[in-house]
Amino acid sequence: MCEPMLHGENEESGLRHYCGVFGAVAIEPWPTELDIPRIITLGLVGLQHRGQESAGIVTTTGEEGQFITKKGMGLVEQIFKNEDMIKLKGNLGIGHTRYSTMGGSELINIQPFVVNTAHGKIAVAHNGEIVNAPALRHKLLKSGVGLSTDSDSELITQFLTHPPSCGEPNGANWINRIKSMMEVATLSYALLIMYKDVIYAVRDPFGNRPLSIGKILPPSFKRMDLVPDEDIEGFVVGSETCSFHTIGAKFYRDVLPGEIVEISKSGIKSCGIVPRPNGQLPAFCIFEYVYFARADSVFESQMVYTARQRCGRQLALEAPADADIVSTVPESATPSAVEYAKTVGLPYTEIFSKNRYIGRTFIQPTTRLRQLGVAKKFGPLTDNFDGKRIVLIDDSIVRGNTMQALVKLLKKYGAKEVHVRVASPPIKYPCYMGINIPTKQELIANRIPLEDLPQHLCADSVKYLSIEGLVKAVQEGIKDNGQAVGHCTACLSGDYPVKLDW
Ligand SMILES: O=P(O)(O)OC[C@H]1O[C@H](OP(=O)(O)OP(=O)(O)O)[C@H](O)[C@@H]1O
Ligand SMILES: NC(=O)CC[C@H](N)C(=O)O
Ligand code: SF4
Ligand SMILES: [Mg+2]
Repeated sequence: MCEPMLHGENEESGLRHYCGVFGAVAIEPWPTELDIPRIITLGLVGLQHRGQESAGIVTTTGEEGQFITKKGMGLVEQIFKNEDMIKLKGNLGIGHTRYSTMGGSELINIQPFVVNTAHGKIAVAHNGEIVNAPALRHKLLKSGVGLSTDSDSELITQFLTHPPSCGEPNGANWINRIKSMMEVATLSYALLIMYKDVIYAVRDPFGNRPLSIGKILPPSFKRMDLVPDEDIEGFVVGSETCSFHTIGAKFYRDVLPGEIVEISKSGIKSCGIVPRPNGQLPAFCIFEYVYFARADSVFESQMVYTARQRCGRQLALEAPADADIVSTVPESATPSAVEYAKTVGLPYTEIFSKNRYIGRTFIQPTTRLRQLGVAKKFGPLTDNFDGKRIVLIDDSIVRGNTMQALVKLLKKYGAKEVHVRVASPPIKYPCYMGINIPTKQELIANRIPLEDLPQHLCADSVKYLSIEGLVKAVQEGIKDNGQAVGHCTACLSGDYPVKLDW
């Protein structure tokens, strides 16, 4: 007998809370004919999966002091209307779509943050979480700077208004200001900083959060790689390259860990790299590959879809199962499931139809509906699995709500056996770098011993990918270009990129 749902009241699933940043700059001549506000809006729509609480856009013509801002709660499409597109007209701009990690989900914390400095306005968009924010906040307040929110992103913004300790004999030196900020805050951020006519794109020295640059091409181009440089219409920079497709931009390169890149109407210029303390390895969030990112995004020269396929292959090698079919928990587990099936030589068969429109808003109206739990997001394709032994692949198990509900559903509708295989290791530790992982007690890996998990999930067996297997599967596809490679696995291993002494 499998156990009753322990978390029937809590229908949340998965890991939550990461943000998307997106910026665009038109190349000369200015005023541009490019529709910068629409490009940024579409870019943010492409990043909507990274944050759905609120969004904001700040644009400028590039003249001193002229920043135009529009912010709102909700989805990108609900916030930015036609009339905003007219108001936001400009030559460059940055945008943000938010899941809050520090500072509540309310109007005052919506990004980009805009502040006046002694040299004019800056606008800042941030994905990540400043791990030593409490200490930095204390330092800043003690120095007499007032803060109007609890947001760590406002904190960074205020740090940038300070001249660096080496002084500024020739006026504001933004590169030195950014470097000074990076030295006191080493984790975690992908940042876009807009000042006058440039955008600085910055990744923390560990490269924990992703950030890539693309080129805007003429709509008539036939093959991306054949567009000559002189035909490029502008540049974009964003959290994921999937946001480039929507606007006809081509991926150019990643911002490197610790790098500051200046993007202006005349091109892209690297302004240096802030090194990691003690020569440590980078710590790019491995969960971007496992679950967060869209499958069509490219990180570290490889497509997320392909990395997920390799996780599926590795899982098949580590944890094969005796069964009739292999299937997926849609949607992010699908590449792993397809490859698992291929590797073990079993047919890949779809067994669920997922209703993407059941969001949190519709959840919990009555006890009866609540008891249906996560399962009401999925419809069983019964003809495909009746009487069969199924290997069911998911990319991750967090609270176990999804898996328990789905295995029960499959058994109810005639599955003979269900063998659960997970294409990432058990999640056991909190994340301090911008991902809201449930409390230790909520994580199923801390609540139920592995040997009791099949019974708890109603399954016939349960196996996870190993940490070594995941790291191998992800790193195998990264081309050697002389750059150091390293990934954060802290929520799986407890091994944090920086010592937790704050
Ligand atoms: O153990 P739980 O807490 O239930 O969470 C785990 C599930 O949550 C995520 O899926 P999600 O439904 O968020 O979306 P997806 O379509 O991207 O897979 C993840 O892919 C797992 O399926
Ligand atoms: N998820 C994120 O990256 C959030 C960024 C920032 N910490 C905020 O709460 O606004
Ligand atoms: S702890 Fe986990 S979720 Fe957080 S950055 Fe590291 S790998 Fe990503
Ligand atoms: Mg899922």
